[in-house]
Amino acid sequence: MIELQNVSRLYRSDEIETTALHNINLTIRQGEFVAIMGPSGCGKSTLLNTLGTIDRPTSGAYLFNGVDLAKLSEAKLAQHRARHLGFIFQSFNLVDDLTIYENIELGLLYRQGQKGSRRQAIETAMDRVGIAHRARHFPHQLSGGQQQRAAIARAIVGNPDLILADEPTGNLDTENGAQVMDILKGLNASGATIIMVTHSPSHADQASRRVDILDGQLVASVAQML
Ligand SMILES: Nc1ncnc2c1ncn2[C@@H]1O[C@H](COP(=O)(O)OP(=O)(O)OP(=O)(O)O)[C@@H](O)[C@H]1O
Repeated sequence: MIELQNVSRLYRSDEIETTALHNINLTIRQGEFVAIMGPSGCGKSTLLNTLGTIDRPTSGAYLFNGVDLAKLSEAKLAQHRARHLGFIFQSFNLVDDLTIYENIELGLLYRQGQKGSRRQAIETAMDRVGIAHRARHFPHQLSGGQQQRAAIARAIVGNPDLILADEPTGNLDTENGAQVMDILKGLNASGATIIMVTHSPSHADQASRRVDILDGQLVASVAQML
């Protein structure tokens, strides 16, 4: 599904040049659940943003189902994201003055579809994460765990085949973190490929593969027995 070939990402400011990613080679097959680990500042978010086409490699190729995304225009990348990707963030990133239902609807913004089928998709996504009873609430009326589950519903409402999660359990207590992991494993079992950055060894252990990054370089990629 995904192939990164010698991907590097440099950040240049006036006098400083930072190599956030250095010659990353990584292949991810459809249906994998990959955990990315590494110390703060090693390049994990840059790697996830590159996989999400929010960031572009400075050099190297990013093949997605055989297409080199590094060569696509912004408009084509927006289409690619709408069709294939779902994003989950550490800080949920819900819009404060929209209801939970409306927040989840944002996940369908760039997708076609009749009103009835959109409502159906939103209700299915809410049921999947157990948040349907909070549809008319606003984010601040929900607990952190509920907010993250709503954010997951927004990420999956368009049925993405790749879910990118940046420390999805980072702001949650143990119980809510475990719930989020169970939802992610369920989504993976129904076919979604998942790539998750995490600082939690116990959450990384639940993935089918663990990738370690150090100073912008991929230092290990290990399949895990589940
Ligand atoms: N926009 C930017 N401009 C300049 N340097 C940047 C930028 N974004 C990231 N960097 C640098 O690139 C390196 C990798 O950053 P990145 O955010 O990917 O690390 P990370 O592993 O996700 O860290 P953390 O675990 O703390 O979130 C860091 O040295 C960071 O300072």
